[in-house]
Amino acid sequence: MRLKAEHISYKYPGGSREVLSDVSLELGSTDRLGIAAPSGFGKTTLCQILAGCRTPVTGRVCVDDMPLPGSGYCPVQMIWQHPEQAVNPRVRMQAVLQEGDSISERVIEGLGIERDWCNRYPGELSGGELQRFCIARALGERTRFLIADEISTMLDPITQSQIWNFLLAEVKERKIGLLVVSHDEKLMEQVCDRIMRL
Ligand SMILES: Nc1ncnc2c1ncn2[C@@H]1O[C@H](COP(=O)(O)OP(=O)(O)OP(=O)(O)O)[C@@H](O)[C@H]1O
Repeated sequence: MRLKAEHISYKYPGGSREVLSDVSLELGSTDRLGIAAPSGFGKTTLCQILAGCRTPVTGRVCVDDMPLPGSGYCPVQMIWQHPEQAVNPRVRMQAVLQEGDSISERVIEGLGIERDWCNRYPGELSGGELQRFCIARALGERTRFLIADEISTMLDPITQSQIWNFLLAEVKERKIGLLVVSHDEKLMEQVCDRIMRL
Protein backbone atom coordinates (compact mmCIF):
# COMPACT_ATOMS: atom_id res chain seq x y z
CA MET A 1 0.00 0.00 0.00
CA ARG A 2 1.08 3.58 -0.55
CA LEU A 3 0.25 6.76 1.34
CA LYS A 4 0.64 9.82 -0.87
CA ALA A 5 0.38 13.51 -0.02
CA GLU A 6 0.36 15.70 -3.10
CA HIS A 7 0.99 19.46 -3.18
CA ILE A 8 -0.30 20.10 0.33
CA SER A 9 -0.70 23.71 1.42
CA TYR A 10 -2.26 24.88 4.65
CA LYS A 11 -3.07 28.19 6.34
CA TYR A 12 -4.87 28.35 9.69
CA PRO A 13 -8.14 30.32 9.57
CA GLY A 14 -7.26 33.89 10.44
CA GLY A 15 -3.53 33.12 10.18
CA SER A 16 -1.32 35.56 8.30
CA ARG A 17 0.97 33.03 6.59
CA GLU A 18 0.90 29.63 4.95
CA VAL A 19 2.13 27.04 7.43
CA LEU A 20 2.67 24.45 4.69
CA SER A 21 3.32 25.26 1.08
CA ASP A 22 3.29 22.66 -1.71
CA VAL A 23 4.49 19.69 0.39
CA SER A 24 4.45 16.27 -1.27
CA LEU A 25 5.58 12.94 0.12
CA GLU A 26 5.09 9.21 -0.34
CA LEU A 27 5.23 6.42 2.18
CA GLY A 28 5.19 2.71 1.37
CA SER A 29 4.19 -0.15 3.65
CA THR A 30 7.74 -0.98 4.67
CA ASP A 31 9.07 2.60 4.75
CA ARG A 32 10.13 4.44 7.88
CA LEU A 33 10.28 8.12 7.00
CA GLY A 34 11.51 10.85 9.36
CA ILE A 35 10.39 14.47 9.09
CA ALA A 36 12.76 17.08 10.45
CA ALA A 37 12.28 20.82 10.68
CA PRO A 38 12.65 23.58 13.27
CA SER A 39 9.80 24.40 15.64
CA GLY A 40 6.80 26.02 14.03
CA PHE A 41 7.51 24.73 10.51
CA GLY A 42 4.24 22.82 10.38
CA LYS A 43 5.26 19.25 11.21
CA THR A 44 2.31 18.61 13.52
CA THR A 45 -0.04 20.30 11.05
CA LEU A 46 1.26 18.01 8.29
CA CYS A 47 0.80 14.93 10.52
CA GLN A 48 -2.80 15.94 11.23
CA ILE A 49 -3.48 16.35 7.50
CA LEU A 50 -1.90 12.98 6.69
CA ALA A 51 -4.07 11.29 9.32
CA GLY A 52 -7.21 12.97 8.01
CA CYS A 53 -7.72 15.10 11.13
CA ARG A 54 -7.34 18.36 9.19
CA THR A 55 -8.31 19.20 5.60
CA PRO A 56 -5.59 20.86 3.50
CA VAL A 57 -6.38 24.14 1.72
CA THR A 58 -4.91 22.70 -1.47
CA GLY A 59 -3.61 19.24 -2.34
CA ARG A 60 -4.80 15.80 -1.37
CA VAL A 61 -3.95 12.75 0.72
CA CYS A 62 -4.57 9.29 -0.73
CA VAL A 63 -4.01 5.67 0.17
CA ASP A 64 -3.55 3.62 -2.99
CA ASP A 65 -4.96 6.55 -5.00
CA MET A 66 -8.18 6.65 -2.96
CA PRO A 67 -8.92 9.64 -0.67
CA LEU A 68 -8.93 8.92 3.07
CA PRO A 69 -12.37 7.72 4.23
CA GLY A 70 -14.65 10.48 5.49
CA SER A 71 -16.10 8.17 8.15
CA GLY A 72 -15.24 4.86 9.78
CA TYR A 73 -11.79 3.65 10.70
CA CYS A 74 -8.92 5.56 9.09
CA PRO A 75 -6.05 3.34 7.92
CA VAL A 76 -3.68 6.23 8.75
CA GLN A 77 -3.46 6.62 12.52
CA MET A 78 -1.65 9.33 14.44
CA ILE A 79 -0.01 9.21 17.85
CA TRP A 80 0.03 12.71 19.34
CA GLN A 81 2.83 14.42 21.19
CA HIS A 82 0.79 15.15 24.32
CA PRO A 83 -1.20 12.03 25.32
CA GLU A 84 -3.20 13.92 27.96
CA GLN A 85 -4.66 16.05 25.15
CA ALA A 86 -5.48 13.00 23.05
CA VAL A 87 -7.84 11.21 25.43
CA ASN A 88 -11.20 12.01 26.96
CA PRO A 89 -10.42 12.65 30.66
CA ARG A 90 -13.87 11.39 31.70
CA VAL A 91 -13.63 7.83 30.42
CA ARG A 92 -11.69 4.91 31.83
CA MET A 93 -8.68 3.61 29.88
CA GLN A 94 -10.48 0.41 28.88
CA ALA A 95 -12.98 2.55 26.96
CA VAL A 96 -10.16 4.63 25.45
CA LEU A 97 -8.65 1.42 24.06
CA GLN A 98 -11.99 0.48 22.52
CA GLU A 99 -12.44 3.80 20.70
CA GLY A 100 -10.75 2.61 17.52
CA ASP A 101 -10.35 -0.84 16.08
CA SER A 102 -9.82 -4.05 18.00
CA ILE A 103 -6.36 -4.16 19.59
CA SER A 104 -4.52 -7.44 19.89
CA GLU A 105 -3.28 -8.75 23.24
CA ARG A 106 0.22 -8.80 21.76
CA VAL A 107 0.12 -5.00 21.45
CA ILE A 108 -1.13 -4.49 25.02
CA GLU A 109 1.53 -6.78 26.42
CA GLY A 110 4.29 -5.55 24.12
CA LEU A 111 3.71 -2.00 25.32
CA GLY A 112 3.84 -3.08 28.96
CA ILE A 113 0.27 -1.98 29.72
CA GLU A 114 -0.76 -3.41 33.09
CA ARG A 115 -4.26 -4.82 33.46
CA ASP A 116 -5.27 -2.66 36.43
CA TRP A 117 -4.37 0.52 34.53
CA CYS A 118 -7.38 -0.18 32.28
CA ASN A 119 -9.79 0.59 35.17
CA ARG A 120 -8.26 4.00 35.82
CA TYR A 121 -9.08 7.42 34.38
CA PRO A 122 -6.42 9.25 32.30
CA GLY A 123 -5.61 11.59 35.20
CA GLU A 124 -4.67 8.56 37.32
CA LEU A 125 -1.80 7.52 35.04
CA SER A 126 1.67 8.96 34.42
CA GLY A 127 2.38 10.59 31.05
CA GLY A 128 4.41 7.57 29.95
CA GLU A 129 1.68 5.10 30.95
CA LEU A 130 -0.90 7.20 29.15
CA GLN A 131 1.22 7.38 26.01
CA ARG A 132 1.39 3.55 25.92
CA PHE A 133 -2.41 3.49 25.71
CA CYS A 134 -2.40 6.07 22.92
CA ILE A 135 0.13 4.01 20.98
CA ALA A 136 -1.94 0.85 21.49
CA ARG A 137 -5.11 2.63 20.38
CA ALA A 138 -3.38 3.70 17.15
CA LEU A 139 -2.34 0.11 16.41
CA GLY A 140 -5.79 -1.25 15.61
CA GLU A 141 -5.96 -4.21 13.27
CA ARG A 142 -6.84 -2.08 10.24
CA THR A 143 -4.01 0.43 10.71
CA ARG A 144 -1.79 0.56 7.62
CA PHE A 145 0.20 3.73 8.28
CA LEU A 146 1.32 5.16 11.60
CA ILE A 147 2.22 8.80 12.17
CA ALA A 148 4.31 9.31 15.31
CA ASP A 149 4.56 13.01 16.25
CA GLU A 150 7.20 13.47 18.97
CA ILE A 151 5.79 10.49 20.84
CA SER A 152 8.65 9.79 23.19
CA THR A 153 9.87 13.24 24.23
CA MET A 154 8.45 12.90 27.74
CA LEU A 155 9.71 9.37 28.37
CA ASP A 156 12.83 8.27 30.23
CA PRO A 157 15.51 6.60 28.06
CA ILE A 158 14.66 3.02 29.13
CA THR A 159 10.92 3.40 28.47
CA GLN A 160 11.74 5.20 25.23
CA SER A 161 13.84 2.31 23.98
CA GLN A 162 11.26 -0.32 25.10
CA ILE A 163 8.52 1.48 23.21
CA TRP A 164 10.58 2.05 20.05
CA ASN A 165 11.84 -1.54 20.01
CA PHE A 166 8.25 -2.77 20.22
CA LEU A 167 6.96 -0.30 17.63
CA LEU A 168 9.69 -1.10 15.10
CA ALA A 169 9.08 -4.84 15.44
CA GLU A 170 5.31 -4.34 15.16
CA VAL A 171 5.41 -2.16 12.01
CA LYS A 172 7.87 -4.56 10.39
CA GLU A 173 5.75 -7.61 11.17
CA ARG A 174 2.50 -6.01 10.01
CA LYS A 175 3.97 -3.99 7.13
CA ILE A 176 2.76 -0.70 8.54
CA GLY A 177 4.39 2.38 6.97
CA LEU A 178 5.85 4.62 9.68
CA LEU A 179 6.32 8.39 9.66
CA VAL A 180 8.28 9.83 12.55
CA VAL A 181 8.54 13.47 13.64
CA SER A 182 11.21 14.27 16.19
CA HIS A 183 13.72 16.93 17.15
CA ASP A 184 16.00 14.10 18.28
CA GLU A 185 18.20 13.55 15.22
CA LYS A 186 19.93 10.54 16.79
CA LEU A 187 16.60 8.81 17.39
CA MET A 188 15.49 9.52 13.82
CA GLU A 189 18.73 8.12 12.40
CA GLN A 190 18.20 4.93 14.42
CA VAL A 191 14.52 4.52 13.66
CA CYS A 192 14.08 5.80 10.09
CA ASP A 193 15.43 4.68 6.75
CA ARG A 194 15.23 8.18 5.26
CA ILE A 195 14.74 11.70 6.57
CA MET A 196 12.90 14.52 4.79
CA ARG A 197 13.67 18.11 5.81
CA LEU A 198 10.84 20.63 5.50
N1 LIG B 1 -4.90 25.96 15.83
C1 LIG B 1 -4.01 26.84 15.34
N2 LIG B 1 -4.42 28.09 14.96
C2 LIG B 1 -3.55 28.99 14.45
N3 LIG B 1 -2.24 28.74 14.25
C3 LIG B 1 -1.77 27.52 14.62
C4 LIG B 1 -2.63 26.53 15.18
N4 LIG B 1 -1.90 25.43 15.44
C5 LIG B 1 -0.64 25.73 15.07
N5 LIG B 1 -0.55 26.99 14.58
C6 LIG B 1 0.64 27.65 14.05
O1 LIG B 1 1.08 26.94 12.91
C7 LIG B 1 2.50 26.89 12.86
C8 LIG B 1 2.94 25.45 12.73
O2 LIG B 1 2.59 24.74 13.92
P1 LIG B 1 2.95 23.20 14.11
O3 LIG B 1 2.52 22.81 15.46
O4 LIG B 1 2.44 22.44 12.95
O5 LIG B 1 4.56 23.26 14.01
P2 LIG B 1 5.66 22.18 14.40
O6 LIG B 1 6.68 22.19 13.31
O7 LIG B 1 5.02 20.87 14.69
O8 LIG B 1 6.26 22.79 15.74
P3 LIG B 1 6.98 22.06 16.99
O9 LIG B 1 8.24 21.44 16.47
O10 LIG B 1 7.26 23.19 17.92
O11 LIG B 1 6.01 21.07 17.57
C9 LIG B 1 3.01 27.58 14.13
O12 LIG B 1 3.42 28.88 13.78
C10 LIG B 1 1.79 27.62 15.04
O13 LIG B 1 1.79 28.78 15.85
